[in-house]
Amino acid sequence: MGVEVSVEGLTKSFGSQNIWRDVTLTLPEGEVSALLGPSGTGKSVFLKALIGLLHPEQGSVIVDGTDITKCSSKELYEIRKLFGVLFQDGALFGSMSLFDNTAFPLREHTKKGESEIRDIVMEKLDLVGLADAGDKLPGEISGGMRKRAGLARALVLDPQIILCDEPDSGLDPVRTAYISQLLIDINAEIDATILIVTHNINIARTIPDNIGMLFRKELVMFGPREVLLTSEEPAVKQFLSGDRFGPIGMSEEKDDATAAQEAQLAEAGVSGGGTKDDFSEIIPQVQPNPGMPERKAAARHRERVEEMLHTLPENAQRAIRESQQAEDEIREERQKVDAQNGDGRNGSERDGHDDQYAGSDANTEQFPAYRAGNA
Ligand SMILES: Nc1ncnc2c1ncn2[C@@H]1O[C@H](COP(=O)(O)OP(=O)(O)OP(=O)(O)O)[C@@H](O)[C@H]1O
Repeated sequence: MGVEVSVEGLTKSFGSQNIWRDVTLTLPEGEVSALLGPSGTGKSVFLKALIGLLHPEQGSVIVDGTDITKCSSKELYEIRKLFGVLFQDGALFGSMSLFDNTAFPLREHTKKGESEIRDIVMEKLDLVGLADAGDKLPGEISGGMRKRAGLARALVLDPQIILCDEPDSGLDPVRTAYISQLLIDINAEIDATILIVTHNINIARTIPDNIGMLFRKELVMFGPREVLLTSEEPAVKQFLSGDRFGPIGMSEEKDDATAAQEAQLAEAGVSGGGTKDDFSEIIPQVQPNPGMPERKAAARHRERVEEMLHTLPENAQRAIRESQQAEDEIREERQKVDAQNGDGRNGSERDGHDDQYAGSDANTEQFPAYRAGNA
């Protein structure tokens, strides 16, 4: 079961360089959230502040009732066990096999014996489709496999909060879709609170319940995904469409003269390179694979959103209604597939982990890339 992470008035600087200030947001328990923002806006710094690796000058980060910015190092050590972190490059030890990399947190943080460690490690490697690759070294496998190994390691202590720093970096679009699906399935299985830092617009559009964006040293917004995706905020629109024209520049903010020149170019029909996608057309959120339990957080998210709905902009309200309807339809279809497959374990009937990516022959056919361990 995930825990809520509540950030209040958080400010972080390195020397005289302020990274962000007065960041306030709550990662609701068990929900999946994404944090977007141009390069260098301090997204990775934010993740590190959440686990107490960096120390903000002001504000609080409350995890499971403890303010980790002020607690003792002993308390922090305990709180950190609630977290599983997937670092950008998987952060694997190059000289250790995937098995030993995955076992590392268990050997470091628990008194479990080697046979129990073996069971847990194999279960997690199996979950990410790497059961056959335990003896490989990180240098011998693909980037996608390293990501999944990093995820297996992030999962071994049964985290209640999972932080993922750019889970898509270095992956092709198909492997990105697999790892995104895996995160949703894991969320369905263990109800962990998840925060994904990403530049990937497809992930932002289809995976999280909530999205936030850091820009100009501040959190521009944080809330139900439809709010950001339908936002009229110029920086948000520019970021989503990946356009040169707009307030986000190559390094710092644009000056007025450059902005005026761009406006002229745009007026004359010159492209800023961005997609013309209509992001207010909400794509339904990715659902757990057939045979997986329902995401418990989905119902809680919906309840929360209902309560705040009247406070949201009208186009966000409309988008929320539409995506709720679409998701209900998809859920019904999914249940039909489960029924056809004779899988009576859907929803609350099931608990605990399962070998969704590796178990039966049917699953083997359904997730061939994972079985082959070649993604
Ligand atoms: N330990 C540190 N000491 C000094 N400056 C740091 C440190 N860590 C990060 N920074 C600075 O903080 C800023 C934000 O870095 P961060 O990596 O969090 O950005 P980001 O939004 O994650 O970027 P990207 O999307 O490119 O990964 C950068 O200017 C970086 O140089």
